[in-house]
Amino acid sequence: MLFEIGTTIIMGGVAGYAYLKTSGSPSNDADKIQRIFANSGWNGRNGEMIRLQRKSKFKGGVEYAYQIPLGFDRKKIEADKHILEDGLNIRHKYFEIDPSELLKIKFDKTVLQQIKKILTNQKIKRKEIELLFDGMLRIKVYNEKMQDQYDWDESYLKKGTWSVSIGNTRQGIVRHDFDEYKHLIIAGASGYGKSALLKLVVTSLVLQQPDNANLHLIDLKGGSAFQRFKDIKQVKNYTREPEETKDILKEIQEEMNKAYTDIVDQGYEDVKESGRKERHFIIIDEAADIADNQACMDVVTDIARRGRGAGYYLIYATQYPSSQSIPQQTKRNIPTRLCFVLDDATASNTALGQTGAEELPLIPGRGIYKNVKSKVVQTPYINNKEIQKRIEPHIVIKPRKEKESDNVESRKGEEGRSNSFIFEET
Ligand SMILES: Nc1ncnc2c1ncn2[C@@H]1O[C@H](COP(=O)(O)OP(=O)(O)OP(=O)(O)O)[C@@H](O)[C@H]1O
Repeated sequence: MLFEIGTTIIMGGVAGYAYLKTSGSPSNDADKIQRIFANSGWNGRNGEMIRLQRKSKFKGGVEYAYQIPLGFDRKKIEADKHILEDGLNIRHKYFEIDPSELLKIKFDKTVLQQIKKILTNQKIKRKEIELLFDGMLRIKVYNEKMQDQYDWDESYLKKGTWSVSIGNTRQGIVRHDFDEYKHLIIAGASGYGKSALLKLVVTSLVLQQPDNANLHLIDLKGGSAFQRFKDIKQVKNYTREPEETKDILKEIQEEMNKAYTDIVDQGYEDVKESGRKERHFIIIDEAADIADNQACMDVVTDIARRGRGAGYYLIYATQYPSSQSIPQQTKRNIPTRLCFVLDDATASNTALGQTGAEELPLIPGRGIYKNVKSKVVQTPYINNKEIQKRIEPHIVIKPRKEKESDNVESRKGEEGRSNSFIFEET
């Protein structure tokens, strides 16, 4: 009896799995899409509906290509993409059962417990979609969700360039080429990958351009993210003090002005044309902490405006995107953004210039990279141990500016700031 029950369940499971594997979906997604569009009022000016022109399979999913009616507002579906995605997943949580698990079942008195365990351990699959407009509306329906983590390895590097891998998509790797797109704004709620991404960018720049990268690290979150980089030779400034930030930014601004004047005086348009190899990166983690300091924000705005020509690039990260933490003029000069999940559509609009970041799944490293177009990416993840290993050869014992307050006793009688050697464990 027990044997018969077990065999029937197993065979049913295997048959179901085989069906899902071959059909890809137990229901008709094209019909569902059409109904979701009708119910959501996504139609043309005179009420015309989208018309399916082509359906084509690709590895991992199906693409539906639609003709779009006149007056169709694509921004509306882009903003409400989640409605389409949720609609395709209604009554449609189907399961991934590994047939080899079923074949491992032992037919003893624990058979039901074993089956229950397999069912509880299985992963629920959820379909994901991507929208593309190229005269037609293309809806790509993926049968499986995107990978939650991509571990960094050397293949992400592009040595000798300023092009840094910042995200994986289903189509491949997305790079931010600092020489082409210059500055970058990063926003996202706490715990979803801003600092991890900044560490990835710093490590990549050091490994790709060890002799030309000049890094100015301003870590206003208490120093946890950039601390490990402070003694590498590429780091020209490191601080975690808001008060010190103003002096550092002023110094950078003066250098930037001088570099730009030299470039222009030599008859070049910008740093790239001048053939200069050096680039400077001003990387601020938690920019909101200097948002009420007008002197700091003036320099930030100036770097965003004029740094591109001189090779001074700003990477500006904040957990609280608002008109105060990202001033309008800074935003205008930094069209490229990377945004992790945010609390609401207002924050998404401020950070990204569009909604969508509030709808991202709660997965660390999942973000929207917006350059000319927006793409959902999963940022590569490099852990601290790997970073340490990679930057170790670049650690040097270097003179570093100290603040008055650092060691009052030992510096009695000295005037102002001084240089001293700091010996740190490497
Ligand atoms: N790309 C990623 N892939 C996988 N896991 C990640 C990724 N990025 C971050 N994480 C995980 O999320 C944790 C939090 O990330 P991170 O410290 O970068 O968040 P944050 O946005 O800087 O948060 P906070 O503003 O609170 O410091 C990391 O310790 C790591 O475990």
